[in-house]
Amino acid sequence: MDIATVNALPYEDFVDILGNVVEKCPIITAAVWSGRPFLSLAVLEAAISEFIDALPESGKEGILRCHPDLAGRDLQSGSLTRESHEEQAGSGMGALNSGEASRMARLNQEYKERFGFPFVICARMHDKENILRQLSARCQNERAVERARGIEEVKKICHLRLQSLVLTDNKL
Ligand SMILES: NC(=O)N[C@H]1NC(=O)NC1=O
Repeated sequence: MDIATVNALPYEDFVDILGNVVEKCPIITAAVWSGRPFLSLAVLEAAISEFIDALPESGKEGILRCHPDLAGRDLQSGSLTRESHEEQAGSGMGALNSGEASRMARLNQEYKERFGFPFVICARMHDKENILRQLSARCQNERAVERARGIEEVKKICHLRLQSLVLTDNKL
C-alpha cells in the first residue's frame, strides 16, 4: 500500500486500517484524515505527532493509559491487540522466567502507583533485559519527565506500525 492508496481511502477504511497506529486511540487517526493528501508517509506521521503534541497534558496521559502493561494481564489472557501482541512477543515478554515475570509485575505496579499511567516503551527496539533495566531506572524520574518520555515511545511505536502497514503490500 503506497501513500497514494492511503490518500484515496474513505475515512471508514482509513480508520479501520490505520486506527491502531497509536494503541487503542483511533480518534487520532480519524482526526488526521482531514489533513489528506499526505505527500509521504513521513508527512502522515508528522500529522499524528503534531496532533499528540497539541493535546493537553491530561490527553497525553490518556494516550499512555490506553497502553497495556508489558507482560501484563492482557498478555496472559490473550486479549492484546494484534500489534501489541507481536511487539510484546518479539521482545520476549511472553517468555519471561518466573523471577523476571515477578520483577516485571512489581516494577510495573510501582511505576503505575507513582505516575498514574503505565510504563510505555517501544518493545520492538529492546530485549527483555533492557526493558527491565529501563523500567527500573525510569521509576526514579519525575512525573513530567516520564509523561514526555512515554509519549516519545508512543511515537516510536507509531512509526514502526505505520511502516509495517504502509510499506508492505499485505493490508489491502
Ligand atoms: N506498555 C507498553 O510499552 N506497551 C507496548 N509497547 C509496545 O511496543 N507495544 C505495546 O503494547
